[in-house]
Amino acid sequence: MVNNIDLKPASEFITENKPERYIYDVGAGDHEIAISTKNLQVSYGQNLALSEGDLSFERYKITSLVGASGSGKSTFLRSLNRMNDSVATVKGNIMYRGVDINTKAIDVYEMRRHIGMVFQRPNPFAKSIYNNITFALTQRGQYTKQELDEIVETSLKQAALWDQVKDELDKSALALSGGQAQRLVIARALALKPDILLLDEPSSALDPISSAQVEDTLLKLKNQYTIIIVTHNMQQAARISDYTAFFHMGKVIEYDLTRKIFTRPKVELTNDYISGNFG
Ligand SMILES: Nc1ncnc2c1ncn2[C@@H]1O[C@H](COP(=O)(O)OP(=O)(O)OP(=O)(O)O)[C@@H](O)[C@H]1O
Repeated sequence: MVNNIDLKPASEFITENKPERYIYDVGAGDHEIAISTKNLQVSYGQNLALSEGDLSFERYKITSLVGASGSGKSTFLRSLNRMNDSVATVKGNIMYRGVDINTKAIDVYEMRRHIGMVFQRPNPFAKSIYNNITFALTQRGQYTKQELDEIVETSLKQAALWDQVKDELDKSALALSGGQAQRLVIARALALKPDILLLDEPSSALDPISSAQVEDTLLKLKNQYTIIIVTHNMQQAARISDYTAFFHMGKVIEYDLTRKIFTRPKVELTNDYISGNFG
C-alpha cells in the first residue's frame, strides 16, 4: 500500500533504540503556531516516559497524536496544560503566546482557561446541565444571569448539543447519554473560551454514533480552536486531523500532514503502525 523504497526496516529502530525521526516543520510565518514544545522530557520517577517531544501545532488545525499503548501520547498531551505537575517531572519548554508556560511563575489555573482539556470518559459534574457549564466561570468571576445564559447557549451550540437540551437545562447532567455527556464536557471547556482544546481519546468510550457526533463537533470547532487529540482510532485520525504525530517509546518518530502520514510515511515504523502491524 505504501512505497517502502526509502524506508528503513522497523527492526533497526527497535534494536538501535534510537529511532529515525522525521519531524515536519509546520513553518512559523506561513502558518501561525498556537503552541510548541522544545526539549520536552517527562519522567515518572525513574521512568523517562517522554524523551523527545519537540512539536509545533498550527493554529486552527486538528492534530492527532497516535502510537501504541504506553508510547507517551497522553503524557505529552497532559504536559501541555500542566496536568502532569503533581505526578511527573516535566523538563523543557512549552511555548504559548511567546511565554514558556512550563515555569513556576505561571498561574496554572489561568493558563488552563486558555488550554482546556477533555478526558476519555465523560465526566459531567453531579449538577444541572446549566450549572455544569457555568460552574468554573462563577467560581472565578462575576457574571450577570444574562451573560451566563448567553455563554451556556453559545457553548452548547458550539458543542452541537443545544437543540437536544435547550428545554431541559435544569435536568441533571448525569441523565445524559454518553455521547451527550461528552459533548457537554466539551461545551464546559468551551465556556472558558480557550484557544486550545486538548482531548485524550474523547470518543473511545462512546458508541459509533456518539463518536461520529463528537468528530463532527470537532470538525466544526476547528475554525475557532486549535485542537490536539490523542486517538487509537486510525480512521478517526485520518478523517478529522490536518496533522498527525506518531509516538513510539517516548519519542515523536514522525510528524507530518495527515494525508502524508497515511499514504506516504517517511519512516518504516510509522508505516508498520498505521498498517496495524503492531500496537
Ligand atoms: N501517572 C503515571 N504514573 C506513573 N507512570 C505513568 C503515569 N502515566 C503514564 N505512565 C507511564 O508512562 C508511559 C507512557 O504512558 P502514556 O499513558 O503517556 O502512554 P499512551 O501512549 O498515552 O498510552 P495509552 O494509549 O495506553 O493511553 C507508560 O510507561 C506508562 O506506564
